Amino acid sequence: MSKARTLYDKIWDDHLVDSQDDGTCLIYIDRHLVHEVTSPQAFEGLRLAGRKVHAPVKTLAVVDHNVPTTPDRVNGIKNEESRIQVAALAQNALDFGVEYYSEKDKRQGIVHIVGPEQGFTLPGMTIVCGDSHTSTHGAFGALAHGIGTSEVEHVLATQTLIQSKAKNMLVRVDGKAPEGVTAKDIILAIIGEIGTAGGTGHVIEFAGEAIRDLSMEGRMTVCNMTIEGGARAGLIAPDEKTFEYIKGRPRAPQGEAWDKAVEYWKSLTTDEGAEYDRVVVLDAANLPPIVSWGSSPEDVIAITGEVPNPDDIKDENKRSSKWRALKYMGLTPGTKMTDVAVDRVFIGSCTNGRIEDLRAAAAVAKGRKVASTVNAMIVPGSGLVKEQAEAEGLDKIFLEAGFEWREPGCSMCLAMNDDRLKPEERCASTSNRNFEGRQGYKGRTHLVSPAMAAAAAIEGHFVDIRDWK
Ligand SMILES: CC(C)[C@H](C(=O)O)[C@@H](O)C(=O)O
Ligand code: SF4
Repeated sequence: MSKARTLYDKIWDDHLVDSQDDGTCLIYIDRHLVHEVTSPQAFEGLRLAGRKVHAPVKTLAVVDHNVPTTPDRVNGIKNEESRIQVAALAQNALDFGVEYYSEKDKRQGIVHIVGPEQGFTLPGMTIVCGDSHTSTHGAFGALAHGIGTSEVEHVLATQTLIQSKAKNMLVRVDGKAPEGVTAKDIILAIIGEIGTAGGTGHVIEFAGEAIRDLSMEGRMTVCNMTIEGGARAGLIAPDEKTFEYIKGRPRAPQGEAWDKAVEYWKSLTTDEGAEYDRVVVLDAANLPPIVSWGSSPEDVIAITGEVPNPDDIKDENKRSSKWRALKYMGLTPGTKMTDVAVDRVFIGSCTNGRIEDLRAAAAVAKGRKVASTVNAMIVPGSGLVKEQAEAEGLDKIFLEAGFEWREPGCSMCLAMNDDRLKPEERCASTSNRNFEGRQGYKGRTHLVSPAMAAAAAIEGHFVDIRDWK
């Protein structure tokens, strides 16, 4: 009998083109997503070498990081740097015959929201993008990870990638998550547990009842932040929910091809008895809603908790780095998280900019008003998410409550466009990174779920969503 294999082993084996004695391997890449930030030099490299894109139909380009999120963007992008970068992608896509969604196309949005939405992301595939949050696509049981610009050029030219095999790690979240505890809280808790280097050298497979219970949107939230736990990629075995999500999407297989695909996808599970190099188990029933307090995604605490005291940390380097984080964040040990006031609220990003996230935020915002001290914005992850939300009347709920309702893009997830924090502004954000300067120079980011962010907007400070009436 052949050796029991993990889901990762299976996808790896199915894509292995060549392997050398030193562990260097060549793998086939099924799908390549491209955005404006990490692709210009890659296309330029092809141009200089007189090469073509090897498989244009397996490549999809979309603008997201630099685009403004105000409606006037259709009249041209004012910021020069952004305008140049967006124009370069449009030109490269045209020159190399790659499908491209511009800011005027309603299919445009954050690359990791667009791929699944179009059925471009499918189970069992290898998917890459010059972007660390490519791990999002692992929610479909696809081996998906970020690559650097020189690798983008390599994949464009050859549809292959040089890789070494990672180790297998299992993160199992048993039991049922309590009311008010979302996919975002689950992944923040996992990162809090394993640390930002916890997954280094591994591909993490997420399993257990609490993961199975998640919608595809929730699973994407979990896999999206796998990279913040240091892992190369995150994976969730596909199931009926996955097939249901994919069925009928523009790029999904149809007819007989669909049946064949589903049959194959059903084989994408870890075999009984397969071994993982590392196993971490969490109990969902014990998880609270979570909020980050520092400048690393591992700096997390229960909403019922207090700002921790770094003096309690034994390791000297870690202690001083956490003191620095607190200073940056303008927080004092012992402060209750529910006493921390916010100036801004950002609901969006490839972590939490999908329809389900907006529904969760709208459920909290309905019939209420954003606090007078808070400036809050909702940025749908794609034009299609925006359209769906508007069809459901969510935009009206948000606008009536005093939230801004924007056009799709990365927006205030990172300070690469006009949406950014001012120095020392404090933000409840549904994004994935709270690094220094991430949302703007000296800006202070607290990572939370969409419902927690919406509730903070209304109360003007963090609140425990479980107490929300
Ligand atoms: C700009 C891009 C390369 C970057 C990434 O790789 O993730 C960005 O998307 C981010 O979230 O920091
Ligand atoms: S939304 Fe944020 S995390 Fe996602 S791709 Fe854009 S910048 Fe990166």
